[in-house]
This record gives sequence, structure tokens and C-alpha cells, in this order.
Amino acid sequence: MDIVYIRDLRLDAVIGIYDWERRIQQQINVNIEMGWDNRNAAQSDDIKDTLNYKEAAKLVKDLVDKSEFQLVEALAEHIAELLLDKMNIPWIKVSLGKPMAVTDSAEVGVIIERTRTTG
Ligand SMILES: Nc1nc2c(c(=O)[nH]1)N=C([C@H](O)[C@@H](O)CO)CN2
Repeated sequence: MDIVYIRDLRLDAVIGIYDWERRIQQQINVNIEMGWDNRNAAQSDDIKDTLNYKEAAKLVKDLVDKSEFQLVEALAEHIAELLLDKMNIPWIKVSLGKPMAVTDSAEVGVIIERTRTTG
């Protein structure tokens, strides 16, 4: 299985468990790896055979813009579900980090891996 990836997608989101976090937007960093067979696209040199990372990034940004989850776990899960469904991919790894959340750390967050169960 090949991988199409999006690295360091920096977005602003309402996310967190504390009152002050509910009142602001804070930066999140999203990294995504998506399973795809790239051989057809390599052969045809045609965007229609790709897993289009620009489309995937737009889906993620639109979801994050509308979201107001408390936990990074919840947002990561929804990103994974959305892309598995809309991009017709068999496997995804989503890492979601909050760079401002814990003093003296570069970033905290979660990494999840999911596979499509239906279709
Ligand atoms: N496993 C998690 N731990 C924590 C989360 C989270 O979403 N998942 N969130 C917080 C707070 O919102 C924190 O980011 C604010 O500094 C704490 N722990």
C-alpha cells in the first residue's frame, strides 16, 4: 500500500475542556497519512487517478472550522471517519496536536489509525 500524506496542516479550532478554551480559537497541527495505490496515477499521470491531497485538506479544514469538540480524541476520530468515507480510502492515520496546550512541551495530542469497515 502506498501513502498520500498531508504534513503539518495548521488550523485554528475551538477545542478543549477548559472555559477559556471554549472562548478562543487555538492552533492545531494535523498530520494525515492515507493508504492508496499510486500505480494508476503514476502510469496515467492524471489527477483523476490520484487520492487528491488538496481535496482531502479542504475537507479537513471545513470540518475543523465548524467543529467545537472538547477532546483531541473526538476531533481526530471525526477527521478519520470523514476521510475514510468521502475519499474512499482503506486506511488512515491521523495525528492531531495542540502546540499551545502544555507548558514546556512542543506539542501534545493523539495519533490514531483506522481502517474502513464497510463498502
Ligand atoms: N488525552 C487528552 N488529554 C487532555 C485533553 C485532550 O483533549 N485529550 N485536553 C486537555 C485540555 O483541553 C488541554 O489541552 C488544555 O491545556 C487536557 N488533557
